[in-house]
Amino acid sequence: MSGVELDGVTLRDQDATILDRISLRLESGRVHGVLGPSGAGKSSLLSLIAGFSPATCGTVRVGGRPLGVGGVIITEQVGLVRGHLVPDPASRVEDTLAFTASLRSHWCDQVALRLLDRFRIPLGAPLSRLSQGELSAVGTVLGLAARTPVTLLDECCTGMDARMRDVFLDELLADLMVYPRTVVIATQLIQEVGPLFDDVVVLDRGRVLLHERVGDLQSHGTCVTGAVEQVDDLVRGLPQLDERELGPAKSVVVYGPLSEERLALARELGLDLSPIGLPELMAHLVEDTHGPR
Ligand SMILES: Nc1ncnc2c1ncn2[C@@H]1O[C@H](COP(=O)(O)OP(=O)(O)OP(=O)(O)O)[C@@H](O)[C@H]1O
Repeated sequence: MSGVELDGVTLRDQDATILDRISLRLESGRVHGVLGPSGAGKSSLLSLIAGFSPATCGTVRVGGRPLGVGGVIITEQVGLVRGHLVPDPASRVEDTLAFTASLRSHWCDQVALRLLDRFRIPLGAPLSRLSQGELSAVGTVLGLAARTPVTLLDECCTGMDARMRDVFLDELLADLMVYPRTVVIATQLIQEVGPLFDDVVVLDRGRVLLHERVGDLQSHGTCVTGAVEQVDDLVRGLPQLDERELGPAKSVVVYGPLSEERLALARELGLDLSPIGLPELMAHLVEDTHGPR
């Protein structure tokens, strides 16, 4: 299995710095979520790992080997699927499958056919007649059936309805059990796709804002609710992600583990503490493009 390592990677295009000194270790065999506001650099990061955009400086390694000449053979090792698959009007679903299969040495026909069946997309359908959700579904079929050791999925659920997204999540998890690999998913659909993630990378303006295991992140978000003054006393000095006031009551979402002293103070003040769900925590982090206040 292959992990991905980026060391001091910068990507520039003329005057624009798209990715700025990124260092990341994406461990093998895990599902990594890449989040961030529009323009944060998510697609650029995935293109870079897929070898489509060479780094201006820094190194990218897959399975310990550098991308490019004398290094990783990209078509064998890394596959990138984008939600905005551009249909070739002349081709049908089966042609696209056959073409991708010819490039990918780990291709599995059974996976492709089962997924198409669950998505209710006929093999003979011309790509030009598919809806956006169906095109995205075909993209995920190609991405999962290719079984590349590093699978990159960029907004792969664009336009899919809830049933299609469930099929995708279900099939990805099932296939990872029998054929583990490193999966990197860039998405804005945190609520829908978030449950898949083992690790989360949050990007903002081409930089890594946060990179954590989901289990660690979950212990970081607490919603403190109670009387306004008492909530203010408890959260003073803590990074705050969200704040709501309703008459005499207030709720504040704080970021970071609460110390024993704060927990004791919360009990003393009769405040209610509840962990916030991962999608909610990630949504707060992503909304706040400067990270926790
Ligand atoms: N070739 C390029 N030349 C100049 N700027 C670019 C180029 N490609 C991307 N950018 C800029 O880099 C930034 C990151 O773009 P990118 O598409 O990676 O963001 P993203 O996080 O995937 O956004 P979204 O969620 O909207 O898809 C954007 O501001 C974009 O305009």
